[in-house]
Amino acid sequence: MASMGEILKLYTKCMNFAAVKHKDQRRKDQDGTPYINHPIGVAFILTEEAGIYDVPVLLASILHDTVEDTDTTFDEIEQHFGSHVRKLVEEVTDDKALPRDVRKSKQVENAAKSSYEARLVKLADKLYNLRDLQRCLPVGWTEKRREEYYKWAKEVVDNLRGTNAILEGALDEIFRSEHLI
Ligand SMILES: Nc1nc2c(ncn2[C@@H]2O[C@H](COP(=O)(O)OP(=O)(O)O)[C@@H](OP(=O)(O)OP(=O)(O)O)[C@H]2O)c(=O)[nH]1
Ligand SMILES: [Mn+2]
Repeated sequence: MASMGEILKLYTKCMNFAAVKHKDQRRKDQDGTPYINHPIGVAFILTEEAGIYDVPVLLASILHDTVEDTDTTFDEIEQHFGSHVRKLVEEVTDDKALPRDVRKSKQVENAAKSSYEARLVKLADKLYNLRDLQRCLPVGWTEKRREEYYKWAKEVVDNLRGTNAILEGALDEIFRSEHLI
């Protein structure tokens, strides 16, 4: 069993790893918010709102966009955080080499096949991004694109249901406010 010190050490190493990897990346909002706010915010949704304290899930939530959006490799994730965390990050990583429409439909399909732990990360990721969309429209997005994102996100979430009532309840509140349910 890992001690509290060992867990805090690994968790802090993970936050530092993600911060370094995302250092030049910004969110798509007008203010150019640092990208790292997103993975940290996803982990914060899991602890603060969903009461999830599972260490591999929290590490995977912080790392969830490093391979997709930076030069990070799955081997590097495994080397620093072990094979379990690697597997979870693999489950939540889209292949950016694919065209967006293929990536988006694969995400709907893959949601249905994912593990319980990966589902938690996916639900919290969608919740963060949908709240962000309610806060402001990303630069260059039209209202129509925002609407399409909500509809697509609901298809993904519908394939993740039965995982966590708090996260699904918070997502449903957004879908209701967008008249999708
Ligand atoms: N709402 C919002 N999203 C932003 C912002 N800045 C960056 N993003 C990211 O943009 C992605 C959603 O935009 P899309 O156009 O649908 O996706 P794409 O960048 O992968 O093509 C999300 O990626 P993701 O986390 O990998 O999730 P996913 O939606 O791709 O599953 C989200 O984190 C922002 O200011 N607002
Ligand atoms: Mn994300």
